[in-house]
Amino acid sequence: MPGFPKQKVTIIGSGNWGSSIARVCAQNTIRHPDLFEREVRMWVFEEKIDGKNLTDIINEKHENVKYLPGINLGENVVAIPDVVEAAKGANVLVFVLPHQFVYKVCESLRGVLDKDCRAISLIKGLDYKNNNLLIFSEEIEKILGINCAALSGANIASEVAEEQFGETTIACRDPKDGEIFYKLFHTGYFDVNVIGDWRGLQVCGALKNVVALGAGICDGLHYGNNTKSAVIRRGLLEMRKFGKTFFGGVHTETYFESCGVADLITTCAGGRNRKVAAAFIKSGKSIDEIEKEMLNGQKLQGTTTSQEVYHFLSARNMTQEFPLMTAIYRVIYEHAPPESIALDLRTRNVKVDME
Ligand SMILES: NC(=O)C1=CN([C@@H]2O[C@H](COP(=O)(O)OP(=O)(O)OC[C@H]3O[C@@H](n4cnc5c(N)ncnc54)[C@H](O)[C@@H]3O)[C@@H](O)[C@H]2O)C=CC1
Ligand SMILES: O=C(CO)COP(=O)(O)O
Repeated sequence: MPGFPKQKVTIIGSGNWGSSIARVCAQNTIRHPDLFEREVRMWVFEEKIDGKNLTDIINEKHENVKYLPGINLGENVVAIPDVVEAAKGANVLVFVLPHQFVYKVCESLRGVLDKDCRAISLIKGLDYKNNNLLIFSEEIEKILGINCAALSGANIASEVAEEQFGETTIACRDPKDGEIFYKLFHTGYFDVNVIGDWRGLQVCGALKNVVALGAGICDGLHYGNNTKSAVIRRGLLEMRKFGKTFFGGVHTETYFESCGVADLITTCAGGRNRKVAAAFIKSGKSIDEIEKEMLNGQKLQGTTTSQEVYHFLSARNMTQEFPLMTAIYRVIYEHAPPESIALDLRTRNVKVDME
């Protein structure tokens, strides 16, 4: 863009999705040399793998052997263990880390960033503070004093890394930001649509993980496809009701974007939340134990979100109005019989205003 400084991109996070999206960005900084600096910096929460720093391994092999094994990230992705060093001088920050760690990381970036820096949040979760649920892009804006857009979609990280075709949704207020983010993320296999409803997009991204736990419970019980579809449909209705009841400016159309129904379908079919919930039903162990056993350091988001949503609804005396979200929480955390997930659906339906 004429008169526009070349954008330096930093990825804040380097898990399964963080690594996969760093690869997408690294392809696009090469594709658009007029707009972006070639190098993509990636902040890595440092850990040792067989006695070696993960950052050193990534920089030597161009592969995140722990969180995205077998995938070349690109020689222009540079792993950095210090988050301040990684973010200093960046024009674009891509936040992509499990939602429970975001606040602490943002705090360490306070006062460090350039004024013209803009951010985008790929986090799927809501910020739970003082029994309130807040939108992450808005919290990042408040803490860091910069604009923050959001990206969410039906995007299983390993499939994007294998360049299988899929879609995603970006939501932002400022059309100029939308143009930059489109160029940073869109590829022939990763199809971006830009919309304005950043709240609806992030409510979908958080709540579909809870519904996916419900789909996993169905699978753990060996229920058929009809029951699982009922859970998914009721889940979608509760996602919409939750967005419209508690957050201003949420549009129904957003639920038809990749960030809505498509992400719900992909996560209920092939996501980690579904897989771990199914194993949990069969195991007799706690969900945290199963998560540790199955995910090798990757983090579930649906479990924490389920707790947060339940406590948020309880404080408002509204659990009855979200019977599926409530049943999922009780099965996972209060030893309710797993079958109650379908029983509750027979007797209680969510009331939604038709438009
Ligand atoms: N994996 C996927 O297929 C997708 C994930 N997402 C979302 O992207 C976000 C990030 O997920 P992933 O990249 O998959 O992460 P992940 O599930 O692979 O999480 C592990 C990451 O957390 C880091 N970590 C561990 N302890 C930490 C700490 N105390 N402080 C900071 N970081 C710490 C690890 O180093 C690692 O990078 C989540 O909100 C997730 O829902 C969105 C789309 C797809
Ligand atoms: O968000 C995802 C796909 O879009 C991944 O979901 P899981 O965290 O359940 O794997």
